[in-house]
Amino acid sequence: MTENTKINKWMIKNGSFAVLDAGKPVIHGCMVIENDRITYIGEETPELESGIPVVDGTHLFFLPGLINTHGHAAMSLLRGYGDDMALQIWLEEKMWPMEAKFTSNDVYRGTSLSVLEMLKGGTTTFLDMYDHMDQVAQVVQESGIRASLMRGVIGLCPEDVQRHKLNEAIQFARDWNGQADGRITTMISPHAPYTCPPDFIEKFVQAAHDLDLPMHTHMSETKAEVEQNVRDYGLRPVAHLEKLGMFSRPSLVAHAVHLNDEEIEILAANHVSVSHNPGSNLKLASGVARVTDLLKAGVTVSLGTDGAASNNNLDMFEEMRLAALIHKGVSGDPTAIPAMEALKMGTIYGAQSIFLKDVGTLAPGMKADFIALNTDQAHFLPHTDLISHAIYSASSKDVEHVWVDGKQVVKHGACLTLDEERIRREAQAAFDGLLSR
Ligand SMILES: N[C@@H](CCSC[C@H]1O[C@@H](n2cnc3c(=O)[nH]cnc32)[C@H](O)[C@@H]1O)C(=O)O
Ligand SMILES: [Zn+2]
Repeated sequence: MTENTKINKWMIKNGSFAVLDAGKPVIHGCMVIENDRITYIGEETPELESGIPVVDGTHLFFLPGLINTHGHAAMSLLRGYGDDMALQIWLEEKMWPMEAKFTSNDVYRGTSLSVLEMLKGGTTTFLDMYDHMDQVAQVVQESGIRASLMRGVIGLCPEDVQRHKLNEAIQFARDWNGQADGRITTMISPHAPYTCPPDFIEKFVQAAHDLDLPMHTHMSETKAEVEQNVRDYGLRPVAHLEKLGMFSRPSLVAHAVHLNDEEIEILAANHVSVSHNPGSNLKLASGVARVTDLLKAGVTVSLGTDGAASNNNLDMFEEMRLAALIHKGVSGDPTAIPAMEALKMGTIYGAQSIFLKDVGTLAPGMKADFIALNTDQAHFLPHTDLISHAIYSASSKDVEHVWVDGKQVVKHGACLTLDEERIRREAQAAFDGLLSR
């Protein structure tokens, strides 16, 4: 075989592309892809060898794939099971009793359902904190999606069980980092300061150092949790985690709703990123995170859906729109989180949050993780500002095509890598099984 036949090279012509440059956020032109990478993007049509396949991008708006930086994919099995409740009651009375019954097969089925929804909705990378993580990794392998995976651990259990869970988390992180052609990366993840005693969190910090991996946790989601932290440990969660050494590792915290000025400074000084989950925070009435203040302080803020049981979908377009709207509403400032900033939160800031350097933008050298919206629809006209339309008018239903790592995984709205009918059927069967056990 010659070099040429080994390279899968193709081009998109006549498309609109979100390059997110401040001067010119959208260009009309061409993109060239070689295997898993973008090699050219620009207004000029490059001279290419003859016979290179060309895809017509007319009426398509190409965006970097969306990056969901916090969630529990298998929880889609509990969608609609426990709505309209406060976090602690929802967890203790609804989620944890059902999750205790989850088998590996349930996690496989729930995760498949979520990955199907995410891919079809334009999410090309997701973070998942759960257990039975080998099943989640399996779904990532099969579906072609990219993921940052971690065995989340709740430490409200006897010491031998704690040790067992920690070992599982370490083993998973070690075995799966870099798998699925590099689409899987891993992190170390105690569930939250209110579910893991301090000395237990320190063991995770040590493991993250040993494995040279980043860390992730839930933090300061509710006011009650912050008060409990002060009562039990004499510190608010940010200072508490800093003291336990967590921020000596590259870290991402989910929610970070209840922060004071000093805590924002500590997060910024330690380069801790925040996964903002507006849909979940609204639904559980946890509060509204200080996103504009965080961004102003230089903190990287990305977006997450959280699990489908507290959202109740995995639509990252909805999260971007919510982020753009809520912070205008609560600040009284209509210039807060403009469309472009919301899109960056859903893409490039997402990549930075989970420590991926080569996804999140459309540029030469980046991984070919991108999506195409069909703009030839009533709610996208006229074509005044496509970035604005992507944030204020679009939904996941507008996603026409999706590519991850250079491979097409969604074509004309249908998933090419997963058996949609089987996944829907097995998800319902899994829930019925959980109810009957
Ligand atoms: N079952 C595991 C822990 C799984 S980590 C994921 C956990 O996060 C929980 N979870 C989901 N959403 C939220 C949230 O918004 N805040 C806190 N916990 C959540 C979820 O119910 C699940 O138990 C163990 O044995 O240690
Ligand atoms: Zn969560």
